[in-house]
Amino acid sequence: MARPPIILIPSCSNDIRGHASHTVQRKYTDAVFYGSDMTPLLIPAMGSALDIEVLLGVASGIFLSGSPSNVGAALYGEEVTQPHLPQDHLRDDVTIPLVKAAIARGVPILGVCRGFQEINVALGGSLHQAVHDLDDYDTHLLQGDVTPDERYGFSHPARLVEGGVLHQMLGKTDIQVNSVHGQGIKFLAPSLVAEAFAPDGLIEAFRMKDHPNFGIAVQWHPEWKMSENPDSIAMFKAFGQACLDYSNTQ
Ligand SMILES: N[C@@H](CCC(=O)NCCCC(=O)O)C(=O)O
Repeated sequence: MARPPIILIPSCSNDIRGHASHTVQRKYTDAVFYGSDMTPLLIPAMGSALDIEVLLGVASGIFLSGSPSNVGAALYGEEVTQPHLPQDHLRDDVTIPLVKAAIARGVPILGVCRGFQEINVALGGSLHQAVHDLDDYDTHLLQGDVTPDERYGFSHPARLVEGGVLHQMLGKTDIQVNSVHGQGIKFLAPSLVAEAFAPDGLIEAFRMKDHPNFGIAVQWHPEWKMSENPDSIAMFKAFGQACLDYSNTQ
């Protein structure tokens, strides 16, 4: 019997007016619901207290969202160099084991921004903690007080790797992407294959080569106004189809 069409979305841990809370921005649940035609189910940010295998037992897919918080630097063997920025160990302690277990089971995964970064870390890669402080790279984050439309508007081109999964999915090698991140990939994990690059050479997308089904992540935000961007529509649709195919094999 097929699994229910459920895509798990790990929450962030946030303080809301003094109350510890689990949060996921609506743009992510909406993109999964309307773009992938699947039911989003939020996983609480309860760290290692959660049983990952129980969660995977009901999942047809995993969506890893962006977040203002940074992935814990200790997870890739570094000290935190940006201590003024938020971290979220409760989310890390869910997502890092979840990524490895989902790949082992073949559960489709789509990652965005922080989600992209945490997949790389989960699989043994590392991050630049402040891309904008490095001479070799452009700034990938609009500083200052800007509107959401300005912050999530197109920022730079991305070149998709010829013959890659994203190239085949979108039918072209050159797209425009938004950019809302201070961190970026330093060392790509051995089991990941770059799928797109920014003009400065920063990796903008990868696929998980050990994933038997769908394992894609991007540094940009395809969920932002998804229905207005044909590339984003294609990505969420392909993810939804992969989740459906997976659920029908279970
Ligand atoms: N903190 C990391 C991850 C960046 C990220 O996910 N940005 C999105 C912010 C809010 C959202 O739209 O979910 C970094 O700075 O690289």
